[in-house]
Amino acid sequence: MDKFVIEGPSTLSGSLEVGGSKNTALPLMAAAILAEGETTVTNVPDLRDVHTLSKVIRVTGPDVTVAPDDHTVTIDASTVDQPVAPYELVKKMRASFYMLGALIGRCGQARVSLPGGCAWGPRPVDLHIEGMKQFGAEIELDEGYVVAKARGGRLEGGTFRMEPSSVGATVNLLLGAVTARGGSRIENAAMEPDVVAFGEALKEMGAQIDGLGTRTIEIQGVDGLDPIRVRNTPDRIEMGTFMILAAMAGESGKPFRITNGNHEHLGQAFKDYFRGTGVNVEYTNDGAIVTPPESLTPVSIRTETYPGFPTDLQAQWTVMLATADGEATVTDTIYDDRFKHIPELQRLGIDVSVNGNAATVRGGAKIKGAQVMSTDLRASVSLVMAGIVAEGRTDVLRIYHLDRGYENLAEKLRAAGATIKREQYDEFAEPSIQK
Ligand SMILES: CC(=O)N[C@H]1[C@@H](OP(=O)(O)OP(=O)(O)OC[C@H]2O[C@@H](n3ccc(=O)[nH]c3=O)[C@H](O)[C@@H]2O)O[C@H](CO)[C@@H](O)[C@@H]1O
Ligand SMILES: C=C(OP(=O)(O)O)C(=O)O
Repeated sequence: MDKFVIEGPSTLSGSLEVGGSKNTALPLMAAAILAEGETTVTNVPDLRDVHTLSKVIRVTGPDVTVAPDDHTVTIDASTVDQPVAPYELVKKMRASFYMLGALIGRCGQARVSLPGGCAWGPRPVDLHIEGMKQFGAEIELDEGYVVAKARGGRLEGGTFRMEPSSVGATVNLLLGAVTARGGSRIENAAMEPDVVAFGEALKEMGAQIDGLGTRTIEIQGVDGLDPIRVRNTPDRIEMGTFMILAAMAGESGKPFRITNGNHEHLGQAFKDYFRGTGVNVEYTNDGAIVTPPESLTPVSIRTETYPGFPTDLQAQWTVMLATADGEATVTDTIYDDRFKHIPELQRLGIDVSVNGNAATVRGGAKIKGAQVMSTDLRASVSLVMAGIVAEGRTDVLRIYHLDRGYENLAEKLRAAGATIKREQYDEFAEPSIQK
């Protein structure tokens, strides 16, 4: 297994470059299944999730070529003859459940494993299934698999209101509805930029969709979609992560550049909260210039659906609060218990406690290096960020979680001045007793 070894504290300078969005690339790859022929997605990050979804798609028949150096994925979906997504692959990544919509949309049927347990709390898929039923699918569960069949070989369409609003269910229902016989309506749909970019790509493929970026999306089904070449959007969560890191580990008064991003996808709430910390931010055509103040003002946040503060940035914000002067609270309204990183942050000396769906951080405690364990993707990056400002050595174990969402993180951070390296280790080695 791999770990990161970080020697801190480091002051970062220069710039960090944002890669392509994971959460847009995955639905774009699933969309390729709907079109007979070759679809190419560019600006795709070289991430574990991209490779996992490639494998899932290959199982169903298409040829998938991943060119990591070119950041390009090409999917030739001339043949899709195995509408099955097996447990062994789906269990690795929740987004492979997008195969449900993609396979029903293309083949009129699908057998897709339920995604199973997750790194933090329950993440149900009931809305995906209910919505698909409303659009005309007959669904039963069989040995951990969702078995779906469109009556008459093609979905009919219909109306579905989701509560709460769900990114994944919106994507899945769009994938199913674009080739339905009739019209569909998704109410309380997700407005996240990832969903909008994906929906725009479907339109380029010939889908008829209205209302992207609003709470009501209307779809008029078409007979089939055409393959396209499409450029993936920049990763807004990686951009937010780097902005937070620059604010807490950059040199006060010195501008730090974030490049290749799109600040319009950050959402207004993040921008407002971020400015509230006293950081000077200038948004540019391809990112942002962040100038940290002498000391950060602690700002409490609440996660919400877009354009609210993203839940995928709350762990990183928590670490930044540990470097601020004073107390503030991080409340997650999307997930009740996305706090697996908190005990690990406590191991580093951070003064933080959890009460229900809120974590309160009392900034200013001494942060000291230790061994800590990655538990999920954003939890992992928050530990790396804490390691950069901690005194001494921090080992962040099990970084395979991190590889799901951050490409070349150690290389990028080293270039910005962090002392971080990737090392292999043996999880089952005898403990070394330190005297
Ligand atoms: C691959 C991808 O894009 N992942 C993102 C996506 O996950 P994902 O699509 O899984 O998240 P959802 O938007 O579906 O989840 C939002 C809320 O809806 C609930 N829910 C969801 C589906 C369902 O069938 N029933 C139900 O109750 C969830 O438990 C959660 O409380 O959006 C999340 C919320 O912004 C992000 O944290 C993830 O990074
Ligand atoms: C939670 C995330 O991804 P997923 O929904 O794929 O687990 C994430 O990107 O932070």
